[in-house]
Amino acid sequence: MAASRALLPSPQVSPASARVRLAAAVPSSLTLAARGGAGAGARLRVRCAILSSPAPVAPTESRPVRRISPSAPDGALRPKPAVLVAEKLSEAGLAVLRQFADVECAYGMSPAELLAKAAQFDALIVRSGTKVTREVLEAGQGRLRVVGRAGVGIDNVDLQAATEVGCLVVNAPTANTIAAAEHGIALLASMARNVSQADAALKAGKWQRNKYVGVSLVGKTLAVMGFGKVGSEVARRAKGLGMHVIAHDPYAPADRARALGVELVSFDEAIARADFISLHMPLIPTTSKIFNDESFAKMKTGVRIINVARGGVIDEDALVRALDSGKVAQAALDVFTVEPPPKDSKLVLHENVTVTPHLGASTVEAQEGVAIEIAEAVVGALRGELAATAVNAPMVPAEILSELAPYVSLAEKLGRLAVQLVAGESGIKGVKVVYTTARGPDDLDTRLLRAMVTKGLVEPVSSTFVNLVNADYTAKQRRWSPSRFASRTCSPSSRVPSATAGTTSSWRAGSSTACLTSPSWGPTRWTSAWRAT
Ligand SMILES: NC(=O)C1=CN([C@@H]2O[C@H](COP(=O)(O)OP(=O)(O)OC[C@H]3O[C@@H](n4cnc5c(N)ncnc54)[C@H](O)[C@@H]3O)[C@@H](O)[C@H]2O)C=CC1
Ligand SMILES: O=C(O)C(=O)COP(=O)(O)O
Repeated sequence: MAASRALLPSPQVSPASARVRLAAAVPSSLTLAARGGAGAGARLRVRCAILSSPAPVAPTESRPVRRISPSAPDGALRPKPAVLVAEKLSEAGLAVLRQFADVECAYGMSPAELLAKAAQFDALIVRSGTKVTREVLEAGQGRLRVVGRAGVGIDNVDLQAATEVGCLVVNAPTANTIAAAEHGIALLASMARNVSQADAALKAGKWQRNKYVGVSLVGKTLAVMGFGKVGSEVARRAKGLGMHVIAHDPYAPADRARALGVELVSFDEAIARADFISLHMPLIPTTSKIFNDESFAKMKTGVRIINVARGGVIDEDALVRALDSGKVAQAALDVFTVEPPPKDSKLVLHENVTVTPHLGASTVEAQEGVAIEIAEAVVGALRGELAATAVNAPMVPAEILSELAPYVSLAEKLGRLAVQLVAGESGIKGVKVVYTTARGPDDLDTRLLRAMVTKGLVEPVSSTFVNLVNADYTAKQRRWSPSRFASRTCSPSSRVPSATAGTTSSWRAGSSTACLTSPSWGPTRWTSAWRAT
């Protein structure tokens, strides 16, 4: 829809061509009117009052123009976007991509090869085996607009760098949940019954029935660490095996746990009570090596650990020590700190450890689902739509989006106008946007409009490409404190909302006022002010 097209990493527009062409002698007041699309009947007026003499603004740099939309409004033919698929993706997903883009599958590239290709593609699709580093993202800047992670974990993508360069990161968070949960259960059961060790021994000609006596699952306590999508499915299946399931997750809703008959407990309680511990949290700074000497010491002697999350949540040296001492009786690992792990890894070679080569998501069904999920997300993002699985951009509910749609381009224009009124970006010392609506504070998401104001302010006078992904970052870089972006609500019955901003003497140099009226919001007004030196 129109609103989203303007927000996401969309085809780049040259600052010069997009610049609001105002004469040096700007009228002291200007009114624009528009009729909203989605908000049928919505009326919109912009009044711009100039409080000081503006200097004309010239763009400082120009950026390459690349239009990629095959359905450009002028009907002109555009080259198709180019998508680089760096790891094996199911045919079903490739077919979705090929309908919209030129697709190159280059599996098994070296980091240097990926770096060399980054600037030749509009989108890059990876799984867990490709590191999308800052170097790659910066090399792709100006062209690479979307990174698609065909799976859940995005720890192999430098999200901060992606955000800084305005590259959207999307993932496929749901299609492999069941596969990962089933693999967790497979590892749990095969570890408890020594399946892989006994299999290897028998194939080596050894019939060792006494050596491979296992332990039962029924009645045992399983601690699920990370009660998200995979963790909940593991819990559900473990209950079916007659296990008592407890879970630790600082952010999990208690009602979800209650519904599954799972007790939510603290980290220390979970690891102290468990006979089996199954890991399902993301690898983030707070979970890195969270299973270490100290935490192993708090566990029951003889505990068994399953990891289908990320190798990095375990201090692997500490795990080897815990296995050697017998504190941990067995471990079953699908993931490793370094993948593939070194051939002489003590952990992999340990006789009490069962390993698989990161197979959690590797079922035919999951791979097909993931491929379609990521292909649709990437195509949508390339079309400029808001991605439901965006990792580094706000996800805006459809209802809010349709209400805001008519005002999105106004917000950008307001920014473009204002930057001219205050002598270009160097004249801006702060930005204040006050947005007033009858919606309640929790029901008011102004990030879209905020992003578009920032886009309008920055793009005409710099080479920076601004979109929903990097708008807040861009504002912070320019020391426009986010606290200056304020939003307020007014009573639904109020015909003339009272909130205004930028009228004090310190905010005197330039100001613009937009009055918005939306049928569902009642009168809505937002005021922006830009302070000049
Ligand atoms: N081995 C494989 O092939 C696969 C691995 N995974 C991995 O499994 C993990 C979980 O995936 P999903 O369940 O889909 O993600 P999710 O986001 O639905 O669940 C993760 C849960 O971890 C919780 N969490 C965050 N910090 C925590 C902490 N300090 N302690 C405990 N819990 C914490 C979150 O609140 C969330 O509920 C991810 O790391 C993902 O990459 C997922 C699919 C396949
Ligand atoms: O989805 C995840 O987080 C996974 O770990 C799956 O990884 P993969 O896509 O199989 O490399």
